[in-house]
Amino acid sequence: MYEDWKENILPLVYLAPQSLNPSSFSVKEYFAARSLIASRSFQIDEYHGFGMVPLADLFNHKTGAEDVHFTSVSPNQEYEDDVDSENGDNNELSKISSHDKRDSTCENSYIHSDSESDYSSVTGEDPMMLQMIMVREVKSGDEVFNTYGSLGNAALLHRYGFTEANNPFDIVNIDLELVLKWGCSLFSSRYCRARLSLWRRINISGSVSENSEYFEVSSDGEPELELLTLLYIMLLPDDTCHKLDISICTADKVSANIGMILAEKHDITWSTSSEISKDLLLTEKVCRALLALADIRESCYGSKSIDEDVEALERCCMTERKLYHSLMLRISERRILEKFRTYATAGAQSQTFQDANGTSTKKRLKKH
Ligand SMILES: C[S@@+](CC[C@H](N)C(=O)[O-])C[C@H]1O[C@@H](n2cnc3c(N)ncnc32)[C@H](O)[C@@H]1O
Repeated sequence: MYEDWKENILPLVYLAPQSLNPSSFSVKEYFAARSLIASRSFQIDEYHGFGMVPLADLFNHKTGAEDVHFTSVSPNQEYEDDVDSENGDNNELSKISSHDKRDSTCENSYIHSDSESDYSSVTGEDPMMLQMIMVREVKSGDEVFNTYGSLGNAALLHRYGFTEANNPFDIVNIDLELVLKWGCSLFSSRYCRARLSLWRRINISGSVSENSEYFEVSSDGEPELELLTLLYIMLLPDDTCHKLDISICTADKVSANIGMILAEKHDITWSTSSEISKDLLLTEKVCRALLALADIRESCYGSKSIDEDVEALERCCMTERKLYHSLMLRISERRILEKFRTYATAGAQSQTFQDANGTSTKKRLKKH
């Protein structure tokens, strides 16, 4: 952003120092203007990129309880496409293009309802239009809300500058770097790198990008499967790890390999249509690793306890917006970390119980 300012704004101020007051065009002013626009602009489509959409940016956000809903419609279309997506972000109006059931390659812009608009006149395709539909009764004088998507507090704060109490889409991220910090407290960094590389080659769900740098913990404290797999691999004995390494080199379906190791260990049947269940990965050692990770993640908040944060939030008045929302984010993340600890403790206790009773877990690999 600083580079953008230097490249695009600074030369303007040099060119016309008499008419442009430099203090109104400082980096600080530029950042403020950019965040105002970024929190109100919409991605229209690939052709037009981002743009302001008159009236569509009128509404404040409410999670899961919108009063007004945005829908895309073509004048010649009998059905309507929802602009939002289940896990998405309402700022992506381009979703209407990819949702177009007639032609998935169509990239009309309904914002330009004028048939002479640049793009549709070039392509000859129907312009699309945005409809804002009231989906709830709103009493006269009450605020009308839209939803910007299923966003956690960190995303809401980062993109729009506010948070919501009790946000069900809240998550906590655990950076890969923190996992490696934990790993290096027990093993050599060479060992950690080798295990990490093995984990990257397994890529259980197929959905984790090679460059994924963090893991999500959902609002109920449950970690992503990929984090459990990484910890499981980090903690595998050398001989099992070697076996896994060799089988990856030879197998067709890479994700089958850890499943086969789990199946062998737990005396259960593995088939190619099976899915790895989180329960199988929750060994006592993995659960202890989760608890250690919770401590490392918690230390990112400094020396103040969560109770002190809650007290500070109670004392904080709404005029101190930045303080209020940053405290809200800290508290909601720390509450998720508490649930994450409960999840790990329950997993460890269930393992201890099974070991004490000499029972096999007999947990099934899930069918697709
Ligand atoms: C698209 S605008 C919504 C209309 C807005 N009130 C405005 O100032 O233009 C988005 C901005 O409104 C504010 N906003 C939206 N929903 C909010 C909410 N639930 N709580 C607090 N601020 C909110 C945030 O500052 C956000 O960046």
